[in-house]
Amino acid sequence: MAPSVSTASIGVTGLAVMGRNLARNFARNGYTVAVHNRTPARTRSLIEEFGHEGSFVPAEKPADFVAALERPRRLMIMVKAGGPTDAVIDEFVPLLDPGDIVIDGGNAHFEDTRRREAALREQGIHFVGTGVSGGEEGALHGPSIMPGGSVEAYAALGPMLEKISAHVDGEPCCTHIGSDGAGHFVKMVHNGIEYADMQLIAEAYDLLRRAAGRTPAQIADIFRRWNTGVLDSYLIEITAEILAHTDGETGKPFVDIVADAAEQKGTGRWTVQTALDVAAPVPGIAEAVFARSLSGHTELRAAARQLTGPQVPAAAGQDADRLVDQVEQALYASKIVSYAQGWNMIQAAAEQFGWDIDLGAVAKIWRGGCIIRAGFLGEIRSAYAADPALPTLLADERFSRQLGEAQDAWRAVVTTAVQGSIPTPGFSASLAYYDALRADRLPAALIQAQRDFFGAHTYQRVDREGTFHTEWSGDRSETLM
Ligand SMILES: NC(=O)C1=CN([C@@H]2O[C@H](COP(=O)(O)OP(=O)(O)OC[C@H]3O[C@@H](n4cnc5c(N)ncnc54)[C@H](OP(=O)(O)O)[C@@H]3O)[C@@H](O)[C@H]2O)C=CC1
Ligand SMILES: O=C(CO)[C@H](O)[C@H](O)COP(=O)(O)O
Repeated sequence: MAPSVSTASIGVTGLAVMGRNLARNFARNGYTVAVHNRTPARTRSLIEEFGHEGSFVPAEKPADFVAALERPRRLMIMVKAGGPTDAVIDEFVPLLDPGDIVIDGGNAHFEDTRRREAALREQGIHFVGTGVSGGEEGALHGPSIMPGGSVEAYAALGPMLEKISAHVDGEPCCTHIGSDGAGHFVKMVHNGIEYADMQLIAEAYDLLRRAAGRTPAQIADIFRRWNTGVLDSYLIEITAEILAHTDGETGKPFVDIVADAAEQKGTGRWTVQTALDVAAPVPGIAEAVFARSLSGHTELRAAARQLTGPQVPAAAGQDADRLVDQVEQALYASKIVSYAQGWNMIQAAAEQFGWDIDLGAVAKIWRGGCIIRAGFLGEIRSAYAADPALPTLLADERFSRQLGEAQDAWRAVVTTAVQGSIPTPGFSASLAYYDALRADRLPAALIQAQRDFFGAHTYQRVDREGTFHTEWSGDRSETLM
C-alpha cells in the first residue's frame, strides 16, 4: 500500500463515519485523497466500498500516508476529541515539515485548539482547528465548515474546504472564522444553539400533545406546516419525520418507545461552562443542557414522582387550535432569543480572545449543511449586514417587531404550561431573558444592597459617581470608598 509519489492534495486520518465521508466528499470533488486509520481495516473497507468514487491513496503506515501528500502537506485529523487527537498529532507531526498544515476537524475544545496551534506554530506548522457540522450525511454531501487558524493557512486550504462544503444560493457554507481556536469556539456555540433548538422543539411537542390533545401523527402534520413558515429548518423537518414514524415491533408511535433520558457528548456543557467564563448570559442554552441532565436522573425522578400538581385536561376545539398557533409563535420567539444569546457569546469571546469574527458570515455559513440550518439564518445575516456592531439580535428592527407580535402568545403558552404541570424551561427562560433585557430596572439593585449588608461588598448609586458602603451594623451612615 506504500505510495511511490506524492500525489494527494489532502490526507484524512480517522475514517469512522465523519472522516470516511469527508474523504469521499474530497474525492468526489476531484481531489486525490490519502486515507489512513489507526485500525487498517477501516482504510481497506473504505477503498473496497467506495474506491471507485474517486482517487484515493490508502496507507497503513503513518510514514506512507505523509509521503503521499503534496507540499505543503494538508493533513486532516478526524478522530475522537481530546487525548486521541493529541496522540495523532504526536504521531504525525514529527513526520511533517515547516509550512505543512494540520487540520483538526473533530469536536475539539477551543482551548485545546489554542494550545495545539501555539505549540505547532513554534515548529512552523499551521494548525487549523475546524468545526464541521452536518453529521454523516453532511460530511458526504456538503457540511458547514468553520475553520480557524492563520490567514496564510486558510489561503492554502480554504478553496478546498469551500468546494466540499454545502452551498446556499451559490455561496459556500465555509469561511475563515478567525485565528487559533475561533473555528472550534464557533462550532461549540453552534452545538449549544443546537441543544436549545432541540429543547424548544421538544417543549412544543409536549405542549401540543398534553395541552392541545394532539397525537404524534397530528403533531407531525403541524410540524410539516410550520416548516413552510418562519420556523423552516432541518430540525423541524426531521422532528416531523420522527413523529410520523411508528415502531415496527409494537405499532406504537416511535417517540413513545424511546427512553426519555437525553444524552450528551459534551459540547453543550462546554458552551455553558465557557459562557460563564466569558461573562455571556445564555440561559436558553443552559436550560437545554440542564433539561437533558435532569431527564437522565432516573432515581431523582422516581423519588419525586409522588409530588402533587394540577391535572388539567387538554384543550379541545377552537381552544386547542388557538393553542397550536400560540405554540408556533412561542417557539419562534424563544428560538430568536436562543440565537441572540449564541451570537452574544461569540461576540464576547471575540473581544476576549482578539478574534476578528464576522458575525454575519457565521449566519451565512450556517444556512446550509449544519444541524441548525434554518431559513431565518438569512435574516440574522441581514441584521448584521445592516449593523455589524448590533449589540443584540433582539434590537434588530425585524426581530424586535416579530418578538413584539409574538409575545402575547408566548406569555399565554408559558401560563398554560405552568397551570398544566408541563415543564417548559426553554420557553420560560427565553421569555424571562426577553423581559429582563427590556426592563428599565432590575431587582439586581436589592442583591447589591444585600451583598453590601453581609459582606461590605460595596455598591454604586444611580444618582452620583463612586463606590459606596453603608455601615449596616452601625449607624447606617454611608461612606464614599
Ligand atoms: N458523528 C458526528 O455526527 C459528528 C462528529 N464530529 C466529530 O468528528 C470526529 C470524528 O467523529 P466520528 O467519525 O463520529 O468518529 P468517533 O468520534 O467515533 O472516533 C472514531 C475514530 O477515532 C479514531 N481513534 C480513536 N482513538 C484513537 C487514538 N488514540 N489514536 C488514533 N485514532 C483514534 C478511531 O480509530 P480506530 O478505528 O482505530 O478505533 C476512529 O477512526 C470526532 O471528534 C467527533 O466529535 C463532528 C461533527 C459531527
Ligand atoms: O457536532 C454535532 C453536530 O453538529 C453532533 O451531532 C453533536 O456533537 C451531537 O451532540 P450530543 O451527542 O451532545 O447531542
